[in-house]
Amino acid sequence: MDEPSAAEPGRGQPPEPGPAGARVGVIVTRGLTKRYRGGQLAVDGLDLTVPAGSVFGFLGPNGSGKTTTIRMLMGLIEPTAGTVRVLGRPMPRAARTVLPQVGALIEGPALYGFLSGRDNLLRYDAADPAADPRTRRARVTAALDRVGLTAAAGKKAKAYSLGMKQRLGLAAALLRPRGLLVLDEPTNGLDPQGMREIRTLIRELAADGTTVFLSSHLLDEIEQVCTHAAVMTRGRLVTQGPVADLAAGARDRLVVTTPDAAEAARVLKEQGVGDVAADGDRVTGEPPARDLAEVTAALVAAGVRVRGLTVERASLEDTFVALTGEGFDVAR
Ligand SMILES: Nc1ncnc2c1ncn2[C@@H]1O[C@H](COP(=O)(O)OP(=O)(O)OP(=O)(O)O)[C@@H](O)[C@H]1O
Repeated sequence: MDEPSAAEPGRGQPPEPGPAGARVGVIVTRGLTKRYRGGQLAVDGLDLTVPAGSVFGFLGPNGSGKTTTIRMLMGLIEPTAGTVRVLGRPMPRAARTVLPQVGALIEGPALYGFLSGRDNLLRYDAADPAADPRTRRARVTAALDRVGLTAAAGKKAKAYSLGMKQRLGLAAALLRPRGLLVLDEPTNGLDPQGMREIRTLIRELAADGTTVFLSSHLLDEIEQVCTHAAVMTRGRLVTQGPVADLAAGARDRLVVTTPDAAEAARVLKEQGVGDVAADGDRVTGEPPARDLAEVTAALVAAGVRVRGLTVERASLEDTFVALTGEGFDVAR
């Protein structure tokens, strides 16, 4: 762990009200590029716009440049070329004013295992020179409550599950009001229960008006929690926009399950179904414009024993695989 991962300490600057530019795009990059010293082009001409109030999923296979981008957004590394604006201000130049308004959870929370959850937060808060010590306990109590850790607040952090540790990291990021939360793979390494906890929390934070930018290599996660998404491959952005629009880019499929696949394929073609393909007991094709009841009746009339007939909705996965030509881990 090489970065302070939870709340960036405030460095003496009170949070400013977001400038007007922030309302358009909370994060805006133009031509953002990073070439590492060894010559590796990790990020290549990125034009990213994260709308205010969105839960923005930043998606891509391993090594596609997500972490490098996040490090540039947070002013942790200098771009080779291009610009970054966060909350309307240029980064890394305005880091001192911007970062106190940004809660970040990058590469897992840095916690003291021998301290309780509450004491960890008290330490984080004490590291923020802008935080009033008189209201510290109240702030910590509110943050613990926000992430559902009140009951476990007195337990040592080393006894926390990974999901609880992530929630404690989020609590640290929430000790002061934030216009933006940046979360790098927030559910990485969590069990399904832990994943659910974090996703629920992200939705709640978004409902409270915080813009959330999260990286993930889990399509499923993006579909479940994000309003918007961008997809990276090999350092380049292949698409960005509302999740609903991205998923609509891929086509639905008619799927007939039957032991009589060859005969079913013949009947479907006869019924005007395009692009018919049979694989084992699954026969698929383009969904026809006509009533599916008629298609079903035609299959049955031809003696096809139909086990199932359905239209499978195209998933975000279909869209992204089509766009990137790469497979993703799809954790279910
Ligand atoms: N400090 C570095 N020096 C040189 N090359 C690096 C450095 N950090 C990352 N890279 C390379 O840059 C590319 C992008 O890496 P990056 O970590 O940004 O991808 P990522 O999408 O976050 O991947 P992951 O999902 O595995 O974290 C990779 O080829 C990686 O090997």
